[in-house]
Amino acid sequence: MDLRILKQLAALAFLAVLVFRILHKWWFRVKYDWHLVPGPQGYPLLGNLPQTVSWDKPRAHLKLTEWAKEYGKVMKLDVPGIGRIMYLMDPEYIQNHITGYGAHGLPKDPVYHGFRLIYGPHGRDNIVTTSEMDDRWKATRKGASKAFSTEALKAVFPQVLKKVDEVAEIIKSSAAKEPVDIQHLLKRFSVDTIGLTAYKIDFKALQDEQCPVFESLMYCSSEMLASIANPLRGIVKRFFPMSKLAQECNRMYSQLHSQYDWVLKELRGRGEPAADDLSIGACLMRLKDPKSGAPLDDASLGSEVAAFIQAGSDSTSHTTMWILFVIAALPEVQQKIVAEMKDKSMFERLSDGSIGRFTYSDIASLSYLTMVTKEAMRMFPITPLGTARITTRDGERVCGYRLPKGTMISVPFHPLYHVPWLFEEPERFRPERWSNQAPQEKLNGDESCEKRGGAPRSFWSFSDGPRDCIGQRMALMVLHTVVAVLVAKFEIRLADRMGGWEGTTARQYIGMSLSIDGGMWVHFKPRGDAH
Ligand code: HEM
Repeated sequence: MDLRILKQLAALAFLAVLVFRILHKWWFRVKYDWHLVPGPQGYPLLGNLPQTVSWDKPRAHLKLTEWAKEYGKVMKLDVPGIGRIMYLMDPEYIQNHITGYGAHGLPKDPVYHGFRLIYGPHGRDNIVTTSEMDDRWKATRKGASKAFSTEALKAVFPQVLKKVDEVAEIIKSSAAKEPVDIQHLLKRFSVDTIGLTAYKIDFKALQDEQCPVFESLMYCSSEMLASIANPLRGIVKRFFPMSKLAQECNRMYSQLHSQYDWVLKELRGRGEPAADDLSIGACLMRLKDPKSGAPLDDASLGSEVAAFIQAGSDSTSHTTMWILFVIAALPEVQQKIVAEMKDKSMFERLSDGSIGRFTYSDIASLSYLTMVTKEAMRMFPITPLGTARITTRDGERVCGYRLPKGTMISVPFHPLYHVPWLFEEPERFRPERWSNQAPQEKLNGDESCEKRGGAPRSFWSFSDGPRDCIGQRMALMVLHTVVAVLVAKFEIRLADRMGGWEGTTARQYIGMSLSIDGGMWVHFKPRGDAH
């Protein structure tokens, strides 16, 4: 074909695309209110990706918080690879329409499906990833919730104590004047603890540097999050299978899946669980498919088993790390915890190393520690980007705006906790701001709408509504036990190399949970004044 005609055809095609885009933009503006939602200006084609993306250590939560302070309670971003995202910083709206009570919540965004591979090779949904609150989710949620009753928690409490004591021994045996990286240590602790409490399996991650469950879980979790935050990673893995990144990913995912297979075989090998066994493993083994009434097949059960290991480990370890950071950095907070424990004669009982001489109820009675926990979880929410839902109807109104079907509605915890219209002096650590609740209610993490007299929620770290964290009572029990035991046995001080409060917080980034680049280094000095 003649070059002139080719040029004319190309110009015509370009013009057609241009006209189509202009018409589409006009139609979109008429049909929806997306252009009215405030938010930072993005780039042509790339949207807000260049402002939020990073290859290695994502810190998008800090940028979001900055923007939230500028744009207010509702804000939008356009991120190619994820789509249109509306961020809500309005507690009342979130409670009533998004995470919702009863049947009012929106379904989870399919972004969670990106997690499926971490739960097994078959890509089966589980309690964490499923979008809808369907019969299958309801049956799992109901069956598994027995594992978090007070009776069940009391039953696993000695196992938790055993592991905490192991941590204390490791700290004691480390070189006297050297600081300890508690980020590393607590990650290992929490993998062991979830193995023991949920499945009665000691993964021995605390003892074994090369523990295969630990190694692969940590790698795959951070890789999965990094790939969601940066869609370029997914492109590299898909189109360059021989790249170092793709090959390492394949190796680690198959290691992780074979470890889950092993856990499942262990559980199956034990046969029918005893009627009084309320462990997570036993509760999952009793689950039936609501459609067929048959027990779950290996792929489905394996995915649920993996979901509890993944959901229950990194979250607990990083929350504990941030609480210990606060205690190590702020001596007056540490002194108050010591005073509270002494007041309840717990300090003496714990510090002499005798496991078994304090109880679940002792832990539940620590009001000041609970306030410290909540304040640390507010300032350093381990899932800083919060939770994500999706609109299901075209033109669905959210906060008054008509939105296209499939818009992600995000409830971002870091901005929610740091905006001045919700928290006075949000950058100051003030545990007393949580002092208006009864201790037991605080330990349970139970702030149900009814108990708050209909007032909007102010503590979101375990999310809200029917899809809130099923494991929150266990998490609080575990992390309070670690903190209580370590405070009783050691004086805790932040290592100089961390650069104090500012130096440390400047190194936060989003791993699977909110992490610290380079580790969290802390000095532990055995207490001489214990008795
Ligand atoms: C301090 C520790 C923990 C924190 C901060 C935490 C936080 C959360 C949050 C925010 C959600 C909602 C996720 C979303 O909607 O995107 C969630 C869900 C969940 N968590 Fe936790 N979690 C913790 C510990 C645990 C533990 C120890 C377990 C189990 C042993 C657990 C099991 C789960 C499960 C299964 C879900 C999904 C529930 C559903 O969708 O029905 N979590 N958690």
